[in-house]
Amino acid sequence: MSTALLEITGVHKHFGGVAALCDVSLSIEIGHIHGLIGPNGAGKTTLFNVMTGLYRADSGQFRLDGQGYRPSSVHKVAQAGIARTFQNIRLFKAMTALENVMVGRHIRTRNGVWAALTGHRRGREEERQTRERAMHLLDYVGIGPFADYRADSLSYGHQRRLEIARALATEPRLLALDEPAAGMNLSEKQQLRELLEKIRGDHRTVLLIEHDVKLVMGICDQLTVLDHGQVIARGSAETVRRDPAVIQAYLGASAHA
Ligand SMILES: Nc1ncnc2c1ncn2[C@@H]1O[C@H](COP(=O)(O)OP(=O)(O)OP(=O)(O)O)[C@@H](O)[C@H]1O
Repeated sequence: MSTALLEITGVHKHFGGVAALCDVSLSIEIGHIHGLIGPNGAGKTTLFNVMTGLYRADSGQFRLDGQGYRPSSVHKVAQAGIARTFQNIRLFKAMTALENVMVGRHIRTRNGVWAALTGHRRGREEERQTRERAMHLLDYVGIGPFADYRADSLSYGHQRRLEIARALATEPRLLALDEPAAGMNLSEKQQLRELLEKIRGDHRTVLLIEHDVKLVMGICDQLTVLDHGQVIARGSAETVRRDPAVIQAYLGASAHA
């Protein structure tokens, strides 16, 4: 029996004359941290955008937990159980950390964000639970003491954690992180690694785009390597690290540095 959470098969995506994705297939096991790596312009973000409904694929099949899904809109994908973060942080800057997470949570509540914001009676109990859960998530990612701080006043590393908390608030089956360590210093990266290990320890599944080879190789259970829109290798860090096509395409520079 397959234990794949996400299965993507034969995805193509062109931008004019550029084949950003060419027959890309990917399978992510439940409970794994799966790394998606490759040099600049390889197609990683395009694949994220296609699987999360931001771009429409030219063709391809998508299955989440054994069920076919059509990534036709960001909202539908979130409801199907995929949450993502972005390469460039996209928080509600003028809202507090807690409010940012609460907004993420409202996708899973009955009355939604408007009932909560307008103070509708039906929404009040739900609002209390949403707040409680959001607070728990801020503690979980390690920024509980900053709950009432405006998002844009947080340090860079804390903003990245806040994005993860907001994504977790949707109770995703798959958490897709686009370069979560970008711009982080060494100690922030170490803390991020510990957080990702905790998330995996709690039986969640993570798809990770990351340029930091040390982080990726150290933490991922499986990797898929893209180059020029095509999958050139897949497997464990050990397998991928030794693959001549990968060394040639991507790791060459650091391997021989
Ligand atoms: N919206 C777009 N319009 C036109 N071309 C695009 C668009 N988005 C991506 N591309 C092209 O598709 C290819 C893949 O880009 P993509 O951003 O997916 O790569 P990437 O692996 O995420 O790169 P990076 O590591 O630099 O973020 C590139 O040639 C890029 O120029």
